[in-house]
Amino acid sequence: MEKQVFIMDHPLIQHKLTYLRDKTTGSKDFRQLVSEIAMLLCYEATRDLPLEETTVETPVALAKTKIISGRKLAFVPILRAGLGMVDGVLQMVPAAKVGHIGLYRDPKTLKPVEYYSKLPCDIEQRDVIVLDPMLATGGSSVDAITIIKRSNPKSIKFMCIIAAPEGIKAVTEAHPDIQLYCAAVDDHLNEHGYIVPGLGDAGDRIFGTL
Ligand SMILES: O=P(O)(O)OC[C@H]1O[C@H](OP(=O)(O)OP(=O)(O)O)[C@H](O)[C@@H]1O
Ligand SMILES: O=c1cc[nH]c(=O)[nH]1
Ligand SMILES: [Mg+2]
Repeated sequence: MEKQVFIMDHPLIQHKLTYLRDKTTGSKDFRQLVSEIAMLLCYEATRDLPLEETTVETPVALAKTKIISGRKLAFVPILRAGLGMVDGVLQMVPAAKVGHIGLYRDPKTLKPVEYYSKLPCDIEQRDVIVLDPMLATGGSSVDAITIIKRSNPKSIKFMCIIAAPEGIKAVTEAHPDIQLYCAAVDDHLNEHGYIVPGLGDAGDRIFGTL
């Protein structure tokens, strides 16, 4: 069976994650760290992009070399916190299109509430990478993936920074065809559905709305 969950424990990611978790890290540095970690996760999540042969003339000779072959990507951040990852991934793949899914988690029921959806019009020709720093109960990501699947993209991957075991179980059970990339799997969820130890509310820390 194809591997479904990829934990990216590269030293650069783990180092940046330590500062991201620190409650004394302010919004400016938090945003920068989210963006940098997203860039590094993107490097791994795009490892299977197909290449084709090409030739370029260097100052010295003709070089047989490779370029990414006609594969089109779309990034879809889950609002709001997923927006923090967009800059970083676009630095890696500047030609990608960007869709948006607006979901917030009801603090009482912990169920996601949809409020916005706008996807690239040619999404059927694209491989989609969904972005959200936090995978807690999994409700938001399961719903976001379900919404995106209705538009028939070529494939979907999900990229997060911190996942709870409960969220990984929910996504892999609801969407066994989706590959999931994350930087860390934490211990558990607390009674308010927050990841422990986690980093708190990612959206609030990115946008300074604590
Ligand atoms: O796995 P779940 O239990 O669904 O929780 C994860 C969701 O919660 C957070 O969003 P939040 O509802 O705080 O919205 P925000 O990004 O606007 O702050 C986070 O960014 C995820 O989207
Ligand atoms: O720990 C959590 C759980 C859900 N959403 C967050 O931003 N943080
Ligand atoms: Mg939030």
